[in-house]
Amino acid sequence: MPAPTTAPSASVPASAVPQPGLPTARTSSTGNLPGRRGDHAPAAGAGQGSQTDLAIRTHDLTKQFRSGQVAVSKVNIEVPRGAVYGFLGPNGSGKTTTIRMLLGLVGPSDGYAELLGERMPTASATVLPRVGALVEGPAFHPYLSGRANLERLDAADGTTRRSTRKARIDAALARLGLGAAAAKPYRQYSLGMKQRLGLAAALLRPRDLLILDEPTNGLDPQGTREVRHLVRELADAGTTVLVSSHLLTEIEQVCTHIGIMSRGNLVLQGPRETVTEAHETVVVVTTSPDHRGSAVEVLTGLGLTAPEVAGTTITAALGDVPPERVSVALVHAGVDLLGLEVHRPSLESVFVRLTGEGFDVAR
Ligand SMILES: Nc1ncnc2c1ncn2[C@@H]1O[C@H](COP(=O)(O)OP(=O)(O)OP(=O)(O)O)[C@@H](O)[C@H]1O
Repeated sequence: MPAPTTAPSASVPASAVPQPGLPTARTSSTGNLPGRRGDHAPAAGAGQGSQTDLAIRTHDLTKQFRSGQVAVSKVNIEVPRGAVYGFLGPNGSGKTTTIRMLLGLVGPSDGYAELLGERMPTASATVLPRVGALVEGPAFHPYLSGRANLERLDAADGTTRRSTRKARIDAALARLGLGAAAAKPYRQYSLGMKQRLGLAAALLRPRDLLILDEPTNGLDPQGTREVRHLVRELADAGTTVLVSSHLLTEIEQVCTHIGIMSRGNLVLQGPRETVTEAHETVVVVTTSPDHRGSAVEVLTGLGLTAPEVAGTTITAALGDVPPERVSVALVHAGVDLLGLEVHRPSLESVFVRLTGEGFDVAR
């Protein structure tokens, strides 16, 4: 079950990822939630610490379990401050294990991580209160209501004011649509309700960084939309968010940055708009069977490499050649041009190409 927790972190450089580096990060902003700043003492350590532009940075982070399985292999994550980082990958690709290492819930076999510019676990005491997290693991008392669970957690947080506790908890419950279910015992919660309570707990106090592992797990489409909305709202208020999912379509729209895991490796990372740029745009030419040979000759003559013929279609990487030049050359050579399409790489197609797996887009 999802459990609220606060997290630790670790530090250092860049990515072994074969992709363009991350852009200069926005220096932002502490993560106080709108309308809630006055309810709390300032987040411990806010505005202090390292000047790094990265809210999360790992260096060769590796986890090998006792079974011998390497679940995470030399992963170098870079999450700029202010980003919404979609941490994507199929089931079993190592997302949760990475997140658990980020939060100090499990120790790395090798490498390390920094959260908010601080090496962990050394800086846990100052960093953890600034980090909200939703990860798997036991957390809530099954026989207590959702509200009582939040009260316990809030009371355990030494930095919050008792006098504003009720208002804080009411706001968190309302924000996650749990007002009506607040009095119900946790053990009677559906998976989606448990997920919402985990999010409410993570948002009980202002955060500079939120780490959410599969926050839409168990939610219906409306709940999923609400989580997206919430992530966007938090990011607008300056909170850096790392959100994991095996469902690309669920979070793609809210992400400013993307990291894709495959079999324990971070195979792609970068800003959302440019992350697919390094992958080739292809042209798909449809012609009559008699003209396939001459069409291939024209494409090769233009410098398009290794055109692939399948039936009456020919697919080739465009490279720097403008598509108009392709169509003009084909027509000029007398090729029957029945169709010409340019396929720019979608994130999903890049994912499939890199991992050999498809996203599970159905619930
Ligand atoms: N405690 C453990 N002991 C041994 N192997 C583990 C342990 N925890 C995870 N693994 C293995 O490590 C690999 C990565 O698992 P992980 O949970 O990190 O993947 P994930 O990307 O989060 O998947 P999902 O989307 O299904 O949660 C899997 O093969 C998993 O079986």
